[in-house]
Amino acid sequence: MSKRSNTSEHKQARKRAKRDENSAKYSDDSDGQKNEKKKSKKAYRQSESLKAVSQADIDSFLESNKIEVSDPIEGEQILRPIISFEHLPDEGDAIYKPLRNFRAPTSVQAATWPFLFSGRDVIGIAETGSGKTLGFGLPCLRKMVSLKNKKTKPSCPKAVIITPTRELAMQIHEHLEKYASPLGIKTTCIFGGVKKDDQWEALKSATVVVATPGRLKDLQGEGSVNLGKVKYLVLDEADRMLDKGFEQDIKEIVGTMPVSKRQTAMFTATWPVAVQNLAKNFTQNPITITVGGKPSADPRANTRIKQVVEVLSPRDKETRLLQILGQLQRKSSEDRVLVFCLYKKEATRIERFIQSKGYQVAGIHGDLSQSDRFKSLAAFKSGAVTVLVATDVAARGLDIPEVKTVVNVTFPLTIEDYVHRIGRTGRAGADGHAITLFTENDKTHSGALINVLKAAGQDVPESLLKFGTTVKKKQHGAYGAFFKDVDTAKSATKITFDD
Ligand SMILES: Nc1ncnc2c1ncn2[C@@H]1O[C@H](COP(=O)(O)OP(=O)(O)OP(=O)(O)O)[C@@H](O)[C@H]1O
Repeated sequence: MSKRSNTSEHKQARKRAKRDENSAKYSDDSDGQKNEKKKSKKAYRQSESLKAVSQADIDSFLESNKIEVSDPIEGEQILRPIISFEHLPDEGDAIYKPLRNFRAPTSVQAATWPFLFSGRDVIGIAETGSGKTLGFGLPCLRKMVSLKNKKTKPSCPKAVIITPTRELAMQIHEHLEKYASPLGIKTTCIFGGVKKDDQWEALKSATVVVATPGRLKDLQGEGSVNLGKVKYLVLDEADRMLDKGFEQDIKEIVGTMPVSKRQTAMFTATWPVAVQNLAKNFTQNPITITVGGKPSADPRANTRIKQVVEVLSPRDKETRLLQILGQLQRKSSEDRVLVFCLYKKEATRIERFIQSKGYQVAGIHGDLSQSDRFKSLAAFKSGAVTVLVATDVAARGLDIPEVKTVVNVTFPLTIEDYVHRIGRTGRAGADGHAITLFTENDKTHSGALINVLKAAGQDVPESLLKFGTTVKKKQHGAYGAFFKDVDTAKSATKITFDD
């Protein structure tokens, strides 16, 4: 438990807890002001309409969405999920306007918003494509609104969202800007691989910064940004951010942010045991909210994705890939197909191969310039090309609703990456389809893959079972080999990440 659990605030919380011992766990008269953390001026008050919801309806929502809330502070009341947009605090607020495009909050939004609104640190774990961006994004902007009378000093942002890849940083920025700009809140996006000039300029007036770690650390080191005023920190794709390749950068970046006044949110679809303890170093008494059941050693795939695993010989992969693309193209020429490779050189080779067969194809991997990476993504999103060949740089977070099928040409290094890769389809309640070409070279992953398939109610082919069901212990730092500059046959040593 963190330091703050020994404070008088915590003692008071425990007293309150004793007093409330006999009251319902999911109280209908609790509000965020009772919570231990009173950081936001615009504290969370549960709306009257939410109070009016029957306990049976609340229980049924939590149960049917398999929402689990765990609070390290004993006895704290669990805030009711915001099941409908009508339950939002200060419902008429301009900040909520863009939500009108949606019918209701997703389950992760419903469960995490009350705690984030009330200033608590939150770890949110929910399947891919379940709306986690707004899960952390809306409370971020609401907090920025509450701090609006405190002017943002030049180059001193009040909120920072850190994310592993440049494309994802850009996507989150574009998403949040729709909500932020009508409110006059300036957001900017910071990532490596491009010149700094525009970033220096934008930082001067930005209240919210979405960034990849390397460039943020770089700008911080040269004094172009001061993180001493940050009140809201997000580690998106939190397990990746705490993994070895990024952990040191994150430590250095977060080390300069104030602890006592900072609220921290970590969101992800996969939460391996190896990083769970590390999260404690960056949070204070975080509430852990999982949607879809308690986090286990095995990551959970989105159950709306039909997962097909084909076991074949390595030399048959390309022929099979062509067959798959042909079948998909005949079905619908509009649907997008995302093809994953493990290594940059492999991605280049597969892209050229597909192109030589007459397909409109683009690529995303670390050997391409940033402007080429953005061009490929834009062409894929617009439909100018319908096939995108990528390394795991595109595995996390990217939200392209037209992606109907993911094909894994080579299995990723971790089972978490597999879950994220296939999660590029089946987003926001849609169905998806993932085909994995599995060869003898991937046999160390068979046990973990079988568990993921079983947990999602998918067929497990006999040919996969024959490789065995043992699950290898995960090593901290297993991610990231997709940036390695090697061919698939050799093992490499140097791992570098997006900056
Ligand atoms: N309340 C909602 N109702 C319907 N759709 C929503 C809602 N909130 C967000 N979405 C949409 O759902 C899609 C997926 O959201 P988002 O990218 O935030 O998912 P995610 O959980 O972060 O996924 P990943 O784990 O892959 O990063 C987006 O297109 C987003 O606009």
